[in-house]
Amino acid sequence: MAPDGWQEQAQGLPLAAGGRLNRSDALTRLHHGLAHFAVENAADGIVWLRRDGSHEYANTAICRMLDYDRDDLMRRTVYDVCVGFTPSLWQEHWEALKQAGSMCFEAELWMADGRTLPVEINANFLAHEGREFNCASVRDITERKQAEEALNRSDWLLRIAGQAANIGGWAVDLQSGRILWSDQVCAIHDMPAGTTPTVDEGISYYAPEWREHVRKLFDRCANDGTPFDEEFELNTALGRRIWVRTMGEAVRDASGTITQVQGAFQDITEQKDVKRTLDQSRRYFQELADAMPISVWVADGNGHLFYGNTTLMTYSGLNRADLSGAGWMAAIHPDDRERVSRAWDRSVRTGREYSIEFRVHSQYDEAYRWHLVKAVPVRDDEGTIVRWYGTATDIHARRENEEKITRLALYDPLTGLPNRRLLQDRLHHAMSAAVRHHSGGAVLFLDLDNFKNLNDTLGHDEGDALLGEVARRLLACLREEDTVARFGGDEFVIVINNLEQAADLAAVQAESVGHDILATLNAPYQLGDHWRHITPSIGITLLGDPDDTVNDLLKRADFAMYQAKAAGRNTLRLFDPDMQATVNARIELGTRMRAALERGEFEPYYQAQVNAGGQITGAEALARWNDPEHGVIAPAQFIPVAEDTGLIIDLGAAMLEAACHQLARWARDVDTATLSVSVNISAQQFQHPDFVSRVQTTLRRTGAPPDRLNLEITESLLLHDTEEAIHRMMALKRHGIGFSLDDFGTGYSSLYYLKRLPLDQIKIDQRFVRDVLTDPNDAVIVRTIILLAQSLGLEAIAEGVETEDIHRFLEQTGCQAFQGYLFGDPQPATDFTNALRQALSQPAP
Ligand SMILES: Nc1nc2c(ncn2[C@@H]2O[C@@H]3COP(=O)(O)O[C@H]4[C@@H](O)[C@H](n5cnc6c(=O)[nH]c(N)nc65)O[C@@H]4COP(=O)(O)O[C@H]3[C@H]2O)c(=O)[nH]1
Repeated sequence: MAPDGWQEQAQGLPLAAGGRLNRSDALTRLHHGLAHFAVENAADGIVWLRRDGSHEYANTAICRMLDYDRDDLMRRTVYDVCVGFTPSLWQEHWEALKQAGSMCFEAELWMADGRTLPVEINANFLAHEGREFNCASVRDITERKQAEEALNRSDWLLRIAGQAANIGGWAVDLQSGRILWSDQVCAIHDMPAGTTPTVDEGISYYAPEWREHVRKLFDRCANDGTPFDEEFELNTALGRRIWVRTMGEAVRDASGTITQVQGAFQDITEQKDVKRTLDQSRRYFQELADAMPISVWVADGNGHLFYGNTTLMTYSGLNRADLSGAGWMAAIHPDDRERVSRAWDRSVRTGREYSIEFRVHSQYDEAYRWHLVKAVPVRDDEGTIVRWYGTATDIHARRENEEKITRLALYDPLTGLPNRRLLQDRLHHAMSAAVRHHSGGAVLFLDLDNFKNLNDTLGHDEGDALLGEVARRLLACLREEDTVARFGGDEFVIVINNLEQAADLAAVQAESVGHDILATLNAPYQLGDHWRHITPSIGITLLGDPDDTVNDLLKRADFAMYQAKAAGRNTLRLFDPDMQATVNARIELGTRMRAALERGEFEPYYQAQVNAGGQITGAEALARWNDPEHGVIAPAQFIPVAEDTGLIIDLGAAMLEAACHQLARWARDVDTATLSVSVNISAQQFQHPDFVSRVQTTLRRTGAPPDRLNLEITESLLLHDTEEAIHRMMALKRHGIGFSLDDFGTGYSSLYYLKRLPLDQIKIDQRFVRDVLTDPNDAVIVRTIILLAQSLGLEAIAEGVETEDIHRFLEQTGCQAFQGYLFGDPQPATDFTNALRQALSQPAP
């Protein structure tokens, strides 16, 4: 059955429209109608074109294809529709078509909106009743073109990729035994494109040592289909030695028979070089890092360790797995871990360099050693930290040295106890802690009784051993939070913390500790083969007054210690208000003395010294304070305070100056020209660095004759630095100045020193002189001293000679010089001179 509407549609068919069909023949009409219907509704576009390029007919499909309505299209020519056709070209095309009858070609047509459409045109030449037509069917080939384009593009990409990666394909037809190489494979072999070598030829390119292996791989693949993918060295046709990667697999036909072996082939020389360089630098880094004597490590941007060199791993005994997480913490001293972890987290968070010292466990000696650990961040282009490079350097020796230096600076080398400096610091802390914690505390000042005597008798080694043992016993008596320090030679200071805040309770506690110490130190000491005995005197003062200074406390404890000594030794005394009153009085006296010194209220009195013939040979200058309020004050009251406050240096200088002036005056007078003057020199004054030059300057300024100046020194002055003392004495001795050793017999002079000192005179202390007639011991001592002086070629002078009987005894014993009330009291210079003149003017009895 014919479709509906075919009759109307048949009217538009060119031939029907031409009216040349046999209208009477219905069947023919039917055929025509159907043909027209088919043409009109064909999927392809159909156009009939005349020789002049105009349209005879255009079906619906072509109108839809080009987006024209039919009338519009019919009005247009082939030049308007077909891209590239000009009238002359069209004529050429027409003639060619006429000649060929039909042609198939691709073209582009203009669409109504100006776009172009790729089409395939099937043109047929039709001549009918004297008219000629180009009947063309037009097919939209957009999709095909796009597919072709995509194919071309991927083909191109594949080629480019192949070239870039230097990779190509190959296939061996097992039948022919020839290899088909892709162009890229040919190029890799330095062979022209299209080369198809035999399998043997192909294998012959491989380096000789690889050929057998390649052959085996190929044969196995060809025989049982085992694929391969390996790297080989190969010599190209131009003799280049390169590295290639050859991959092969078997291809089977429908029956499963292997017909072909094919694969890919890649020049990997460059990768190999890069890899070799990379491997090499990795190896260099590894070797370098492992050869370094310091530990080297690397962490990621989050601070997780992932690499440690051999030094680190073997030193710490860690393994690689320990590095991740916080495993490495195990190698750090437990006391340092928190500090280390906090610092590392901070660095990772802030990106700031890491530098810290801590102790790392060494598996060699199972000990912790100090390390300086540093790390620097490495950032990417965006500034994000991607890695941390770290080092750990063993600084144990340095730390030990530092500790040693600290120990030397703050600890006493003999006993290992804190020294005076550290004590002051500890005491300061104890004072603040007591205020802060509302607690009490105490300072104990301990001095060993007669230690110097023992030290001189036993020798210094035993003395040192004794001090060491005392230190150990003291430590054993105290708690860890307390401090025992060596304050000086045989002086120790103990700071006790955390006592009751109430003073009376704290005093009881401190005294209890003091008694423990007394008992402990009283136990005999075994030194070498001998048992020795020594006792301490202890002074105690309490912490608690916020206005106290460290010095106040030490002075109070020291003062109390002297009270303990005065009370008979081997006992303790607590500093009490009466002592405070004495201390206050001494402080006040010090202040007054300072002012008095500035006002020149000190004056030397002179006490005569006579020889065996009773003639006055000189005088000792003895300081007096002419206090306008209290009258003349004797040295016993102010010399100890002057020693305590350091004023003794200025006072001594003033006395020396005055005595030298007097000496110069006497030297100018014939009656007194031969007089000498003895001046007392305190230890502090003597030890002053400028002492020698000050004496010389004083002599120069005053014009006093040096050979008439006699300096009286005490043994305490020699205890500090005997060699230096001898050196200074020698220096002054060279100027003619004489030396007298005062209070001889009361100290601990060793005969060894006595022999070496440039002395002229030994002064026999008045304590022996006083009872020389009643105390046989004193008599023996005095005799011994006189003998000793004689044997050393020194003059012995007895002081404190009050009676004729004593004078006679001394004379008979061999003493040649005397001083004492028997010959005159200390007097002001004028009185002394007047008395001397008067004595001279009187006729001899
Ligand atoms: N019982 C008794 N005593 C007698 C007799 N004859 C003299 N004296 C006293 O004995 C002391 C002798 O002086 P010293 O042993 O050097 O002892 C001196 C000396 O160590 C010290 N001193 C005095 N002036 C100075 C000075 O300018 N510088 C220093 N560093 N010390 C001084 O003060 C000490 C005491 O001096 P002074 O009170 O003047 O006491 C003097 C003197 O007055 C006597 O027959 N019987």
